[in-house]
Amino acid sequence: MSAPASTPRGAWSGRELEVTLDRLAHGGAAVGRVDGRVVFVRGALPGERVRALVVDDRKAAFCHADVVEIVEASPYRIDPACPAAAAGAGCCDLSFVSLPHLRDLKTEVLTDTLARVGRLPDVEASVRSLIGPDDPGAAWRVRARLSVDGQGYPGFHRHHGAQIVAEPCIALHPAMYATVRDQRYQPGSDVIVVRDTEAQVHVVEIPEESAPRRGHSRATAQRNRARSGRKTSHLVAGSATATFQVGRRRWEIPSTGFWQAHERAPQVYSDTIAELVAAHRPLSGGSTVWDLYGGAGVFTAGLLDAAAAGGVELGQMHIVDTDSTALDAAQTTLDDLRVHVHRGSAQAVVDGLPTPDVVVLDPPRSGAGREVVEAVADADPAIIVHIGCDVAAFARDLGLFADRGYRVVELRGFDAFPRTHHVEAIAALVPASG
Ligand SMILES: C[S@@+](CC[C@H](N)C(=O)[O-])C[C@H]1O[C@@H](n2cnc3c(N)ncnc32)[C@H](O)[C@@H]1O
Repeated sequence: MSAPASTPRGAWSGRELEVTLDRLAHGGAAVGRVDGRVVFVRGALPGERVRALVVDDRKAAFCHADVVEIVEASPYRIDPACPAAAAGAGCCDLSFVSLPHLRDLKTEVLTDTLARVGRLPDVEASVRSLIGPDDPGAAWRVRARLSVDGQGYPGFHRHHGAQIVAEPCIALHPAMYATVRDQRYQPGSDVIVVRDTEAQVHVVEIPEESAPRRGHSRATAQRNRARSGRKTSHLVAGSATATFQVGRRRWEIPSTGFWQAHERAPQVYSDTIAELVAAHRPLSGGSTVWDLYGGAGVFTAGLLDAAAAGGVELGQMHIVDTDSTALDAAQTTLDDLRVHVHRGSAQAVVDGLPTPDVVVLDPPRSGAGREVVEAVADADPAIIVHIGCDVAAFARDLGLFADRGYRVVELRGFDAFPRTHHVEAIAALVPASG
């Protein structure tokens, strides 16, 4: 198909293009060009030639398309490993790629995004498994939020669609499905399923909220709520709290509360943070630590225990989070007079904290943003450890830190969401002048 680069928006909608893909983009689509125009193709891999249907053509410079036929397949293409994704669910969007190759592609995406978004072309990064060479890329998820279809079965949403796919997702442990499938749920509700360190499965049903879900009108949402007669979340199986162990410590977390999705993530991230600090600005007696977006304080515990193991007595540790239930769990588990918890947004709280030596930040997907980055840099810590689960927001934050005089000394990427396009990354930054 041929069209000039000045093709009006929408002109390619519904058309089939034949395109060769040359790289993976942040977000999981492969990128190619047709007549000078960028095409993002979902379901394709770099090196492949495919026929693809244009599904979104609202921008002048690029359009989005879905694969309809593989003309020349990549040697790294495999049969989709995830039954739900094979049936169209948006869960494991890259389950048709061999796991080691997908990690290489994620390394390229991370490096490229650091250069383009963060203006950090010289930072080296590689994405590694959280488990090791035998990582099966299966049953890694300890926590998932499913949606309930019209027949009362839970599943994942079709990619960009309202329809729910009830096939099992490879990321969930079979015991999670066995428990969650034991019940029928109210159509339109969501179901949270958690498998904790003691292999207990907890299931909580959350009725459709006043804001209707994708594909439902406000009237449908109201009808579903009225039919169920339930307006608040309720426990379906297990208990209201889940038990998680990291190192020698245990946490009691509300079954609907935040916990890292990958079973190995809390331990690996906690160890990584302690290792990065030890390698680049070792802790000394009396050091003050900020753990921003700290949740239940897993990273504070890791630093506290690593310091104690090295015979170092830390000073004050400040955990900041908006979630009071997570902070309650932090206080119960840490039970140490040097640990202070602060409920509120990082933006609002940091100005009132004592000067830090170490700052750890683990913001949600949207990243920390300029205001928090500037407040942290102004506090002049010897080392900052920044954790991000969205490479674009993460790269933007690192770029903002660079503008304020901090340079990345080490960066590690983790395949914390195997068979998806998602990546987790942890960077250590120190003052450029030092
Ligand atoms: C990615 S989680 C990290 C939690 C914790 N570090 C862990 O690993 O368990 C992000 C955390 O940020 C909290 N949060 C979201 N927005 C926030 C804000 N503006 N200020 C402080 N905390 C916030 C959430 O409640 C959540 O606990």
